Amino acid sequence: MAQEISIFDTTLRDGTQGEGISLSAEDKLKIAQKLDALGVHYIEGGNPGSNSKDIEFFERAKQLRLQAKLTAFGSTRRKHSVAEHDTSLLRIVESGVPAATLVGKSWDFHVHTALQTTLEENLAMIYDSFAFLKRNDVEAIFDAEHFFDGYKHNPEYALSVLLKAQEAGADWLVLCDTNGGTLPTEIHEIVSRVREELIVPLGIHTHNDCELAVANTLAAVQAGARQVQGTINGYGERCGNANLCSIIPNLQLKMNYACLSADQLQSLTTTARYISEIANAHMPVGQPYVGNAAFAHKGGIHVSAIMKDSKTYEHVRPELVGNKQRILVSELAGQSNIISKAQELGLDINTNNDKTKKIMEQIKELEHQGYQYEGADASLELLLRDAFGEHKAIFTLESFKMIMEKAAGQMNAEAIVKVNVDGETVYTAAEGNGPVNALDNALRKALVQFYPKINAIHLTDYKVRVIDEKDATAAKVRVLMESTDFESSWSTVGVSSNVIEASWEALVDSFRYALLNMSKVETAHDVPRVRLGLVNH
Ligand SMILES: CC(=O)SCCNC(=O)CCNC(=O)[C@H](O)C(C)(C)COP(=O)(O)OP(=O)(O)OC[C@H]1O[C@@H](n2cnc3c(N)ncnc32)[C@H](O)[C@@H]1OP(=O)(O)O
Ligand SMILES: CC(=O)C(=O)O
Repeated sequence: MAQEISIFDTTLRDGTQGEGISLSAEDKLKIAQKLDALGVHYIEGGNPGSNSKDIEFFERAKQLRLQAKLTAFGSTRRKHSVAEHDTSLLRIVESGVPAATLVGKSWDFHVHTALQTTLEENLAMIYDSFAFLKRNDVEAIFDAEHFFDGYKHNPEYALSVLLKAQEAGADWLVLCDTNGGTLPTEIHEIVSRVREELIVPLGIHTHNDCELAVANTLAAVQAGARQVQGTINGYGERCGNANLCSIIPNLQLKMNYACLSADQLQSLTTTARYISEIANAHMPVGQPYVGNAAFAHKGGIHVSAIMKDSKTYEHVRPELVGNKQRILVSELAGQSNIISKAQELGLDINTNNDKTKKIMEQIKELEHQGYQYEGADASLELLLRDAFGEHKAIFTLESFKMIMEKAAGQMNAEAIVKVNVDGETVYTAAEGNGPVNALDNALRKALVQFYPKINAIHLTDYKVRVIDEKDATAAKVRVLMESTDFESSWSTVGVSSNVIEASWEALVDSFRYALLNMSKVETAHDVPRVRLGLVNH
């Protein structure tokens, strides 16, 4: 029977102490529900003694009926006061939560310097505060701040702090590596020693200042800690907290501890991505387990082996954490990358045939010119479909013209586009707040009469990258565009020494890709040979 580990999520409290992370009460409610579905055991919702947003969150969270224990955070009572009158403690009890975490000092240096009080008064603050929580029937978790630094400088005092919380009735004693400077070997040794002296179960809370938060958490669990505190995607103060998205699969898949059910573990990737969206914090593609590139294979040698057995380059099956394998096609590709991608698209391909080699050479040549297909899946698909004769000539460009004007202090752009749709020439013109927007509007206007659904498509990201900086303003640029129709999103690429032409290429690929799955609507039977789109001014 696997040993159970209690997962304590503090994304909504310590996570929001990370730079750039700010969540409304509404955001917090959404995230709490997602964490609950993931199956974490505790959700630390915030600090009701700190701000009214967190008070509102705890009030509204009462309607959520969470399976997880909702936990409020605060600190031990202020020095020389009484717990019954301490605002932070009163707010916690008023919030109606079943569990609370109190941070308290365990490093003598902090007692003297930050609290500016005596070691005895700090022990009294801890005792009074935990006794108060227990009198109010609240499960009480002690976050022993700076425990490892404290233990290294004054082990007797650091231990006496834990014993005091235990004496007052604390249910968990959580050892914190608050400054994130401790090494895994030290964590293991200190947790092992301290565990011998206590009855109450231990937890671990680490920060990532030495990029060791995950390793330190695992070391603490191996030494006997039974609660793990951390955040989704590692958000948190300074360099962040321990990342639960790495800790949970490491504990469960590699160390045989029980954290979540197998089904819940499969929702880890969507949970991580959902929370990054709400927090408006970009997720690194290479984030272990849940990142977009965590199981992406690019090198030809890797892909060739992966196709024989994915264990050759994957440490676990991506499906176990809800992620998936991806094959990237780039200048580093061998035939295996192309074959695998073509098979994924349902294209008929045979190993080692001349066509595969030709496509590979074509891609390498295009990448040499500055195109980049690993970040432009839709352009790559069009390229492969064209090469396999699955070309769908939906429209062709005859010409486009751009007019840029600065008048009355304002920049205006107008695009005139001439395209051919199934033998019909269509002219349109449209304005935009910039040249790309004007081109987008004009092309869309030319196509919408044949493909009305095209209006649902919009651009979500647009990036320009200079390819050969040494040529300064004459340099080639690569434009990467991301588009969506609300159900899916796709990326396209264009390259030119003219930024408008590069944008046009990426824009055309985006529309061509969207139109692959749209059927053409026949308009009036007396369609003229040349249509004039409406011109907006
Ligand atoms: C390791 C951690 O992550 S702990 C959590 C840190 N998170 C936060 O601080 C976010 C929420 N904090 C807040 O909203 C505010 O800091 C509050 C409401 C808690 C306090 O605000 P203020 O009363 O204005 O105090 P301020 O933030 O300036 O200073 C902190 C005070 O708490 C005291 N304090 C710090 N830790 C503790 C503790 N464990 N127990 C009791 N008092 C403490 C400090 O000594 C200081 O008191 P002082 O003003 O008498 O010197
Ligand atoms: C409690 C806490 O967040 C810390 O010590 O880092």
